[in-house]
Amino acid sequence: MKKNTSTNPYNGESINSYNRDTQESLDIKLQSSLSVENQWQETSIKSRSKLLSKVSSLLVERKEVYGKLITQEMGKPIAQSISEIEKCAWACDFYATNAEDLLADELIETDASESFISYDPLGCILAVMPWNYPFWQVIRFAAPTLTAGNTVLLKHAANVSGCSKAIEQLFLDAGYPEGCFQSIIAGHEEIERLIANDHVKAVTLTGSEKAGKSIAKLAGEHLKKSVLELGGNNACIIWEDADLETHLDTMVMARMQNTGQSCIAAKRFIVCEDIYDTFMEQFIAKVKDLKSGDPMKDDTYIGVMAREDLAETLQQQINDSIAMGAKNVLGNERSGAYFSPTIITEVTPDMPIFKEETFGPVAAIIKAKDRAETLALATDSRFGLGSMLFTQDIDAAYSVISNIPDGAFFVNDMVKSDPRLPFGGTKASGYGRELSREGILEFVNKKTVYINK
Ligand SMILES: O=CCCCC(=O)O
Repeated sequence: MKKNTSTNPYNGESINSYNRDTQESLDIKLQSSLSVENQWQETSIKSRSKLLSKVSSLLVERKEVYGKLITQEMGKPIAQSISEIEKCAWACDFYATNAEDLLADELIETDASESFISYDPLGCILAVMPWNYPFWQVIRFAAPTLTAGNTVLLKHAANVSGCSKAIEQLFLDAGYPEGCFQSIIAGHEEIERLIANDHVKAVTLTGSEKAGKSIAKLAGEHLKKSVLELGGNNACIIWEDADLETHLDTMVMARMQNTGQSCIAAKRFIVCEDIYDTFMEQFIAKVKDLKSGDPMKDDTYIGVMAREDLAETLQQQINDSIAMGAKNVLGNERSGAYFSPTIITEVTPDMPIFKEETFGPVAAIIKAKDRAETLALATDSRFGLGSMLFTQDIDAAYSVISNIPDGAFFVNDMVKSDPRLPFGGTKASGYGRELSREGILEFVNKKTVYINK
């Protein structure tokens, strides 16, 4: 029997191994999802919301246990793992409180005696999820999707199979009926078969551009809806009047959170030349101060990357950029899966660390002559997840909103997700939205009802 093995990237120890699903076991899971479908759809939104509140309390109760599991499987520093679980509880609370309103019939006045939109569940939704926020990425999709009356099959990244199983158990412990939320341990072939299966109605993926294209193609072949949340290459634009004293910590966190392994991290710092030297001096000092170490220790901020090969890829992108003229001012040291916080300057648009997504603790710094050039450089990207701008000139910030072609634009803050706001990208960062009202309406049939009495 094929197995997925979870290995701690910090010390190389094997944590556990998990049997891969076979064709037979997947058929049983599909059958289980099919059997519960009607009952689940007929359960009121209020009752489904109550179950979600229970998930939230269990998350809070078990945050240390789940946090430890995340840290063991993918190397995230423990304090950040626990925050991840708290954020999951927040998203569950948000939907538990608001789902009834968000899914209520929407009356529209027309020539009919009565016309409205009703939001009906689609059925079984397949989710393909990544390892970087192993609980959050799943919960932010599953909380609204289940509460809308769908069932879920989760195919998680192989290195976080323990988290995948723990999330399945969490829903069962909260009282969800068997078959509502199931974890599958599978590879690409099984995903292909599941997308082709009539019972699976739609698919969502958070992951790489390559994986997104492959899932979108399969979903398209079978005329199934897909939502894709892919990579990002967010610009952090720093105008000459930015308040560094107030925002420098945020700028550092924007890049170094989760050891740099976040789609919405600030990857390219585009800095007006009038503030460049001051910014660099303070930014380097702050990044030097970040504490690297054992991810299980409370005061560690930079852990290890989730796998050694990811650290190698990052190093290659940096070294190729250095060979093209970029300057290494800090870090760029690797040891196994550890990559030291790194700052690279004199980065130009033709270099890998400008053009490609860098998934690790490296800040690419670009000096711009003025505000107009910062915007031109920021929008010179195939990706469109988000941009952030630091300035005290709020009128000017409003005036450039329409110049930013991304899914998010944050002024004087880092791009971050919030259950109350939509989250998603444009261009090579994918399509569709998670969270907020937009997220819960992704996997529903928006049915027009037209009644003449
Ligand atoms: O890779 C994407 C990370 C999203 C993290 C977040 O929602 O905060």
